[in-house]
Amino acid sequence: MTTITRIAARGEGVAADGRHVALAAPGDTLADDGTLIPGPHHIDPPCRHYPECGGCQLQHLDDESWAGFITDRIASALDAHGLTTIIRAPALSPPHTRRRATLHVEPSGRIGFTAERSHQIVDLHECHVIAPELFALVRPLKRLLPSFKAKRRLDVHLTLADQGVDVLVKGVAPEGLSHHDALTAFAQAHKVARIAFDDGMGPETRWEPEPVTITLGGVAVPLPPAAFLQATTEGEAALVAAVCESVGAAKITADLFAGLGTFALALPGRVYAAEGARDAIMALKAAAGRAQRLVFTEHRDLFRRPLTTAELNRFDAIVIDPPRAGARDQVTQLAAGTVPVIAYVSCNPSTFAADAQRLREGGYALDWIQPVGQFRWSTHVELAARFSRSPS
Ligand SMILES: C[S@@+](CC[C@H](N)C(=O)[O-])C[C@H]1O[C@@H](n2cnc3c(N)ncnc32)[C@H](O)[C@@H]1O
Repeated sequence: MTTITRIAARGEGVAADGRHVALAAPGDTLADDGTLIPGPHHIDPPCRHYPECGGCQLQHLDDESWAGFITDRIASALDAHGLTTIIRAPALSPPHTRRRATLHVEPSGRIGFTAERSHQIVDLHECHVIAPELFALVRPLKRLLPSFKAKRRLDVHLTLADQGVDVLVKGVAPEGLSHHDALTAFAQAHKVARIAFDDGMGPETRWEPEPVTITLGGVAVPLPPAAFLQATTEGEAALVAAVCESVGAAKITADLFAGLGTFALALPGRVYAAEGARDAIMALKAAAGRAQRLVFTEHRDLFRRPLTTAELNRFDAIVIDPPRAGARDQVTQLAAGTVPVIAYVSCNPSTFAADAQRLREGGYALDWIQPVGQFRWSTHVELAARFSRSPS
């Protein structure tokens, strides 16, 4: 008999004797005959598609264990680089709040996420993570999309914008009057904010009765189809609060990997925002200009052309929110500089920890980490961290 003590990075339970056990929660007991006896943190998964659907890996955990998993994941990534810090209580997004999702649709009409560790699609009859507005389109899309006679699987990106749901279908383009009529009827009946198709040549909008926006920091920003957005408004609020707390009263801040301006539009003082996606940075520029915010934008590839140490040293604070790969070259420039405060937002504890080590070697202290669980019941972990250095 052995007890499950923690959850591994991919979601299996780990027993005290080191065995990995699928679908086990901390506190469960593994009997000698292999039977798993549920403990106090093991709950009945709310969704009928669990564990087949690949959207969730941890629905059998209560929130206390899920939060423990998030904290452990960050602590062990730091430990691999010899780092420790204060890890605050994770900010967990509630069920039914995910505002963007990518579903797959087969020519047969089967629609959903791919199954865990397979390419099969689980036909979605319920979902406890995505916002109800997104789920409401699943059955209608199942009826509409097969009528376009695509020969292969389609990807459908759904985003909850200010005006309603923004839909981008990749892999087909409707042709002719009957497709057009079906599309218009679908969009009107379900009050869709926009529907665009991308058959390999970039998104082409077919329905957008009024310009689609997403409000960030009180500013309505034009939303390019399938642009990056934090996954839930609760997750966004937790990250924005941690970033604003980190930078304090900075008079001039650089927001690197700025996207549509989630942080740039929430920060005090003047902001320089750099981003590699042209449509996103143009949207931020237009919105900030209209709202008369002091945000100066630059379209810049920060992997090829990171800000140099001399450029960085002009700022009171830096916000950096790179993709999963981290930002090795940009962080190397930062580590050699004198900026007093860095707010680092990450969606990958492993690359974050490697970058944190570079900053520590450059003389920065890692003050604290705010974990954020905005991909409920998944093994995906996000965080915001504060680094500071004393004036030399
Ligand atoms: C995790 S998102 C963060 C966006 C934004 N900070 C937010 O919270 O909405 C990472 C951003 O990095 C951008 N990005 C990816 N590679 C880049 C590169 N090489 N140079 C500059 N930006 C890049 C992406 O387009 C995306 O907007």
